[in-house]
Amino acid sequence: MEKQETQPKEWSQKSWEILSKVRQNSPLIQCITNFVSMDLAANTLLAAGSSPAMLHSIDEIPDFTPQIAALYINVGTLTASSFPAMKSAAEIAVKNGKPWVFDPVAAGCSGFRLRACLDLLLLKPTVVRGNGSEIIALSRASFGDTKGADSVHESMDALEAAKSLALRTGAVVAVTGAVDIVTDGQQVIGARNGVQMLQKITATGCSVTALIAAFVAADPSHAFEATVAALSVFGIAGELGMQDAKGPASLRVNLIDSLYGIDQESIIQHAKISSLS
Ligand SMILES: Nc1ncnc2c1ncn2[C@@H]1O[C@H](COP(=O)(O)OP(=O)(O)OP(=O)(O)O)[C@@H](O)[C@H]1O
Ligand SMILES: Cc1ncsc1CCO
Ligand SMILES: [Mg+2]
Repeated sequence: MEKQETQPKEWSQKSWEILSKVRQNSPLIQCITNFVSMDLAANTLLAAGSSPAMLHSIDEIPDFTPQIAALYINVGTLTASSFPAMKSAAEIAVKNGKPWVFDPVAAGCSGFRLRACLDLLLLKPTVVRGNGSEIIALSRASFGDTKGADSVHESMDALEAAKSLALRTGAVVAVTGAVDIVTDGQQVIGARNGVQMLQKITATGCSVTALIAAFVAADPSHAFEATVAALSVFGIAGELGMQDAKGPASLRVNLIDSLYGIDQESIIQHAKISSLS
């Protein structure tokens, strides 16, 4: 039987329902993330109603990872010594049936980083979220065409790369930018929420990936829908936060406040989610 597509109006309702589940269940999210994003990612998860734990020692992963609702791995400040803990956590998450979400920061910067990301992809992430350059680097398994943690590509430039990465890995793949794209290799959904100023705050990408982990934890059998919902809700929080922001620093504060206070009416009114298939 053909999979029934969620219609545009239903997407906003679904987004609200998944956020409500996050608020009700407060899923525990283990984050192994970079030093830059620790604060914003943890505060994003708390504002949305989930419970972050930035535990990254390989020594406590065997005890702790089986207790979590979802795992978030981000390679932003990757080193040879931090990599084994990421692999171990992903392996234990998979073994325990926990979803895990991957942010391949700056995947195309170096051979070392690219190989590490390709290794992690073999451990079957539930969702991969990157900017355009990161998803293109992973899909082509090549490095060089990027600018550190920032993208030199529009998200739409990475559409075919995202589809083929999704088909190759079995993950839901999300690419952020002016249009946030989500694909499983067949279906493609675009979420047009957010403001350009979000790019002027470091780690907003890392934080929206953390939020995806919380949404997937709240609705693990609908990882695709949860990914779309997290991207749209974060983008709407950015739009609301921008209304009285003076620049990136006040937007950063307002973003967290807006995410904390967002209600059903704001989501239904502002969500811009549609099929790009
Ligand atoms: N041109 C844009 N218009 C509106 N929103 C945008 C635009 N570019 C990015 N965003 C939003 O900014 C957030 C971060 O996305 P971005 O693609 O900048 O991530 P990133 O490059 O991985 O960031 P970082 O590595 O600093 O965490 C997302 O919510 C995305 O939707
Ligand atoms: C700026 C930066 N450098 C490594 S990780 C990071 C945070 C945004 O990805
Ligand atoms: Mg990033």
